[in-house]
Amino acid sequence: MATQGQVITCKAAVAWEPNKPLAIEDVQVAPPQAGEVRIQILFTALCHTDAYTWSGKDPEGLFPCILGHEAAGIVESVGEGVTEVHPGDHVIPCYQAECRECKFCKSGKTNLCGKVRAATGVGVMMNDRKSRFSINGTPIYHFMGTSTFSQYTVVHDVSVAKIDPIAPLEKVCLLGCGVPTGLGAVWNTAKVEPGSIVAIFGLGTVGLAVAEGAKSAGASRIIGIDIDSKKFDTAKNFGVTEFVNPKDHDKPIQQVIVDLTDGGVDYSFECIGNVSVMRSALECCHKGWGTSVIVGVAASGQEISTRPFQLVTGRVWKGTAFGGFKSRSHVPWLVDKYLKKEIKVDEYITHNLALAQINEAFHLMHEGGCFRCVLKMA
Ligand SMILES: NC(=O)C1=CN([C@@H]2O[C@H](COP(=O)(O)OP(=O)(O)OC[C@H]3O[C@@H](n4cnc5c(N)ncnc54)[C@H](O)[C@@H]3O)[C@@H](O)[C@H]2O)C=CC1
Ligand SMILES: N[C@@H](CCC(=O)N[C@@H](CSC=O)C(=O)NCC(=O)O)C(=O)O
Ligand SMILES: [Zn+2]
Ligand SMILES: [Zn+2]
Repeated sequence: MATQGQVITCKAAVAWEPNKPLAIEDVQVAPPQAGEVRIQILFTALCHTDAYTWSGKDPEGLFPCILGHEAAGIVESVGEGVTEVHPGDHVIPCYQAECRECKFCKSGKTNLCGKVRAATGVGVMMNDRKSRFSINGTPIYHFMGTSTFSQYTVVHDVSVAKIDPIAPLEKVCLLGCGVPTGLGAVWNTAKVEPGSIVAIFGLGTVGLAVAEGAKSAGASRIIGIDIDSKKFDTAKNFGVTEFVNPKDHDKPIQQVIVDLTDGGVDYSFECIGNVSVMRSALECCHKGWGTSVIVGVAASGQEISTRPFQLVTGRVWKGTAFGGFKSRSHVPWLVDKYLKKEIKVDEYITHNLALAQINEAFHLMHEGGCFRCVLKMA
């Protein structure tokens, strides 16, 4: 292949500083080293976590960087020792790695992987603790080990899921983050049982995927809570059966939900990233067994609180990363489920734009009518 072993110059959206518009730049992407994979990204979606890091509120946010972590593409070349993917393979980069060898992977208790996390948290590759991105010699940090707002990216081999090549990449790119997170929060983290009453705080893509997961798990009532009532129409199509807008009530929202459900819900999910809502989500759970799952990502310096009595009396507080899915094993499985029409994906995509329109895409994301916006990279 002509580009193998060569530096590739391509377009990427660079975040030079927090909140400053992303700049489309010519970026040099170095060849993959041992254990690395260079991917041509064909489609990427935007997730609110990209906006969070761009805002400067992420303690791991480093600038300049290339954001993006919900994408799909084709392997361009692989470094020494890479055996599980080959040039031409269709893949989804995974911000949560799965090495199958580390203490975390072998524990059987978590989907978190420890192999490359220390490097991805500081924007570099594990081999030489350096970035593969540069602009005229200035290094540009990686982000979440994925950096998909670039036409080419380099990732660790433990962070690549090989998928069925018949899957449409412009759709299944969503299986890199938001949709699996919501489905997995229900199926893997909470393990919702048939007949359960579920409350979902925040009806963005993640909250809608929680609703879809809860419906398929046989929940009897799925209560959607959002301050934007326009979300309710779409949410019905994902399984939400009742809607509550906290702005329509004088009482604390947890009291509203407790009153509606004869003492509280069996499971609640916080899909916003607001620590005060996290407290409400815990406290609307039923005494004795109600479980609340934190999905939303809250800014640096934010902390959760509640009366310990809430836990003493049997409520359980949990969190989930990537819905508890083991990335390399489960992403291909999710793609197959999509191909069999067992899970929705297309329905979350409200906008399609080009890489050059990425700043417009971020503006859209903050408007109520946008769930996922997919960018075509070339
Ligand atoms: N734990 C994980 O692995 C992952 C976490 N996330 C996080 O999940 C969160 C949700 O992501 P998206 O669905 O993409 O976001 P989104 O912004 O599309 O959805 C959030 C929803 O919450 C609503 N909302 C805001 N404040 C509210 C309040 N006080 N009460 C009720 N509703 C309120 C908004 O109107 C919106 O509909 C983000 O914090 C994101 O960073 C995303 C992916 C993976
Ligand atoms: N750097 C952030 C971490 C935010 C965070 O919790 N990220 C989620 C994924 S959010 C995807 O859109 C996650 O998987 N966390 C586990 C991990 O290993 O990072 C911060 O410090 O706030
Ligand atoms: Zn995400
Ligand atoms: Zn591991």
